[in-house]
Amino acid sequence: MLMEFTKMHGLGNDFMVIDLVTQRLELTPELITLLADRNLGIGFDQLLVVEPPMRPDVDFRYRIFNSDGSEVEQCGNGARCFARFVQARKLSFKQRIRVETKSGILTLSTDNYGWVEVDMGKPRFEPAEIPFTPKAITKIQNAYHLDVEGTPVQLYVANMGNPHAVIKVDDILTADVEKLGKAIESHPAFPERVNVGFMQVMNQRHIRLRVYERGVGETQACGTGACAAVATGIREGWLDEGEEIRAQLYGGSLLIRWSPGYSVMMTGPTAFVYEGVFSPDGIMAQAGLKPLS
Ligand SMILES: N[C@H](CCC[C@H](N)C(=O)O)C(=O)O
Repeated sequence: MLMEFTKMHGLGNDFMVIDLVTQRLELTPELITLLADRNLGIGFDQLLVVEPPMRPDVDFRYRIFNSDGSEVEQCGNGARCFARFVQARKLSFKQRIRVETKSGILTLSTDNYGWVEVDMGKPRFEPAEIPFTPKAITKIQNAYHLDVEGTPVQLYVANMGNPHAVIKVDDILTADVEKLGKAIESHPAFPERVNVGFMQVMNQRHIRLRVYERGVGETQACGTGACAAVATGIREGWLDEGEEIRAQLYGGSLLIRWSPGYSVMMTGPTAFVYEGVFSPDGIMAQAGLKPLS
């Protein structure tokens, strides 16, 4: 059995996209991690799965899996690619698409130039909403002060459907993203692990950002990470509320807008790379695993 898929990316955050509206596939953690392998499989940061709606008020169900096989609540760059994918496969002819994710409903609006605007919902900042258990961690105003493997760290927390820690740095190029990102991602204060953003505020309407993503490691770009960083910057008075903020990542820039009490709006590009087919049983067999069925 061969399955069709499409390779896409949002600012270099790369995805394998599979249509399970017109195809059938049992997705197991073993198969997902093999597909994610950049030598044994296709290779991706996240797998995006398009499924039929489970409720009458949405167009699709949108499932997201990190390259480590973990299913997650939200993926901002993936949401933009999701919209362009369902249009390209003629699964939808709408310009505004409503999708259900593990963490709620997203509205995706496409223009005629390949850019997509996503209503990412309202950010949440309370520890229980992250989830974050800051016992014995010093909190000064909205910042949490903790020691990470001998490095004092001041971090902010936000939930954009998925959990984020945001650290303000003087220069993203000298930030120890690998060491601190890895240690904080699996820090016991984050029971569901966490994405870790390193934000440099250039001015009131421009940040530079690197993100060590939960379940992946550092990626070229992170949509929910950009939203979490901008919302944190506005909440702390470093960025202008209600204005279009440029979030510059390695892979390029996203435009983020937020006012407290409202949804975070994210706009950015998408890219198709190639289309292909794969054999689930063949990939499992090459790894010495039994076929799916
Ligand atoms: N690694 C994230 C999911 C993907 C987020 C990112 N690729 C984006 O564009 O938002 C998590 O475990 O919550």
